[in-house]
Amino acid sequence: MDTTTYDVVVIGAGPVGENIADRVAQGGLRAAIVERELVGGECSYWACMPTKALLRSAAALRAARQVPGAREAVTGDLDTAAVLRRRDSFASNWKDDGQVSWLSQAGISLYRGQGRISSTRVVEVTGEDGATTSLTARHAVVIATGSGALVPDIAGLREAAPWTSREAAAASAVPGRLAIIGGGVVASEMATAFAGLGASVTMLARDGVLPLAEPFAGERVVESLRDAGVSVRLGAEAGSVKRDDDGTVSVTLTDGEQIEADELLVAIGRTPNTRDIGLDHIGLTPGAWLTVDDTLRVLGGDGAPIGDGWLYAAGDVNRRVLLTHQGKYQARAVGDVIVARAKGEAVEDGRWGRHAATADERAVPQVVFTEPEIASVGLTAAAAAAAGLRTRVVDHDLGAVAGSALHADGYRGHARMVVDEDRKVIVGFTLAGPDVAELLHAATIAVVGEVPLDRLWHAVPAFPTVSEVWLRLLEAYGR
Ligand SMILES: Cc1cc2nc3c(=O)[nH]c(=O)nc-3n(C[C@H](O)[C@H](O)[C@H](O)COP(=O)(O)OP(=O)(O)OC[C@H]3O[C@@H](n4cnc5c(N)ncnc54)[C@H](O)[C@@H]3O)c2cc1C
Ligand SMILES: NC(=O)c1ccc[n+]([C@@H]2O[C@H](COP(=O)([O-])OP(=O)(O)OC[C@H]3O[C@@H](n4cnc5c(N)ncnc54)[C@H](O)[C@@H]3O)[C@@H](O)[C@H]2O)c1
Repeated sequence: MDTTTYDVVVIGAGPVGENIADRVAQGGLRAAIVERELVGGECSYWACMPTKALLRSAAALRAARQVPGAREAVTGDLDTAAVLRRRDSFASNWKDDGQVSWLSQAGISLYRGQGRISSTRVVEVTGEDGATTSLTARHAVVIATGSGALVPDIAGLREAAPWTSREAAAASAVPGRLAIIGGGVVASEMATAFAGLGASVTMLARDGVLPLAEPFAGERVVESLRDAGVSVRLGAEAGSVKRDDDGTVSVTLTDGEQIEADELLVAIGRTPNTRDIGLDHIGLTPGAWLTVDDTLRVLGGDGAPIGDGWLYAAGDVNRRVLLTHQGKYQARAVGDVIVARAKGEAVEDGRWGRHAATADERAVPQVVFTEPEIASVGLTAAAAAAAGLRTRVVDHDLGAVAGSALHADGYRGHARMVVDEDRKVIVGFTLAGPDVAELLHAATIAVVGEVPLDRLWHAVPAFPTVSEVWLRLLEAYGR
C-alpha cells in the first residue's frame, strides 16, 4: 500500500472540492484531491451547465420573437440537434481533461477512486483496479462529496428505470412524452427545457410549483408552462409506476388516474453522498447529511467539532445551501480558515468574518432559469415573518417601467422587496420576468451590505433600464 502525506486532503472534485484545494494551495499548503468520477462534479456534466445549455436556445428564440423587427427575421423553429450539440460542448463531452490539467497547473495532486476516511486524518482511495492508496493529512480532511438524486419509495418506480436529473441533463434525444414527478427547481427547469424542445410534458407537482419561492413566482411559472402546453398537475401524487414491454411508462396517481409517458423524470430533491465515505470510522452515520459550524468544521452528535477539528465539509453535502456559487463561497472560507489554522493565524469567524460562511443564513442568491426567470436573494415575505422579523412588503409591476417595455413587447414581470422595518434594510428581493437573472446581483449587494433604504435613494438606476424598478419600489415604500 502506498502512503502519501499532504497538508490537506479533499474528497470530491466537484466545483466545491476544486475550489477548496485551489484555495489551500494558494495559501502555500500541499493539497491532494480524490475523485471517483469526473473532475468538475455534478455541476459541470449533469447539472448547472448542461441544463442551462438545454434552456438557453429556446430562451433566445422567445426573446427574439418578442421584439418586432427581430421577430420577422426568425423564420424557423428550434434546431434540436444543434441545441443538444451545444449542450454536449458545455458538458465538455463528459470528459474532464480540461479540469485535470487545471488541477495540475494549480499544483494539486489528483487521486482517482473512491475516497473513504479510515481513521483520524487518513483517507483511503480505492481505484477502479482495486488498488488502494492511503493519504494522510497533516492539517485537515475536507468532505466535498456533494449529493445525488433522491428516488422515493414509490411502488415500481426503480424497476421502471426513471430518469433522474442526470439522464435529463445528458439526454441524447427528446422523448415524445415526458412525465415529471416534482415541482421544485429541477422539475420546473426541465419542464421548461423539454417543452421548448418539443416534448409533451406532464408535471406532477404534489406540493405545488416552486413552493419555497414567493407565491407569485410559482404562479407565473405555472401560467407560462401551461401556455407552452405543459400539463401542470398541482397536488397530483404518483402512487405507483410501471414500464411496459414497449417502453411506455404508466404512472398511476393516488386518485386512480393513469398517465402515460415515454420517459419519467424524478426530481424531488437530493440525498448526500456520504453512504460509503467511512463516516462509521469516526462515529458519524453513513448516508446522513453532515452538520457543520460556520467555519465548516464537521460537528459530532455532541455539537462539538470532530476530534481536534481536523474534519471539514463544504458544498451540497452539508445541506446549508445546494447551489454551486454558495458552495464555492464556502470553499473560499474553508480553504482560508484551514490555511489560517495551519499557520497559527487569527481566525475571523465572527459574523461576516473572512472565515465564516455567514451569507448562507439569509443572503443566498438563486436564479431559476424558467420562463419567466425567477431571481431571488434572501428571505421571502413568508420566511421573514416566520423568522420573527417585522417587515413591510413592497411590490411593483416589472412590466411598467420604460426599460422593460423597450426590452420586449408585452414584457410581463413582477418585483418584490421585503424590508426589515426595524433596521430599514432589505432582507429579501424577488424578481420574475424575462432576463431578470442579471438584475439579481444589485439586490444581493443591497442585502449583504445591509444598505439603509435612505442611502439606496442615492443609487440611481440608469434610464431606460429594467433596473428602474428599484426606484419605483423605493417610491412605493416612501421616503
Ligand atoms: C439538474 C441540476 C441543475 C442545477 N443547476 C444549478 C444552477 O444552475 N446553479 C447552481 O448554482 N446550482 C445548480 N445546481 C446545484 C449544483 O449542481 C450543486 O449545488 C453543486 O454541484 C454542488 O457542488 P459540490 O462540489 O458540493 O458537489 P458535486 O458537484 O456533487 O461534486 C461532488 C464530487 O464528489 C465526487 N465524490 C463523491 N463521493 C466521492 C468519494 N467517496 N470519493 C471520491 N469522489 C467522490 C463526485 O463524483 C463528484 O464529482 C443544480 C443541480 C441539479 C441537480
Ligand atoms: N437554477 C438553479 O439554481 C438550480 C437548478 C436546479 C437545481 N438546483 C438545486 O438542486 C437542488 C435539487 O433540486 P430539486 O428540484 O430536485 O429539489 P427541490 O428541493 O428544489 O424540489 C423538490 C420538490 O419535490 C417535492 N417533493 C418531495 N417529495 C416528493 C414526492 N414524493 N412526490 C412529489 N413531490 C415531492 C418537494 O415538495 C419540492 O417542491 C435544489 O436544492 C436546488 O437548489 C438549482
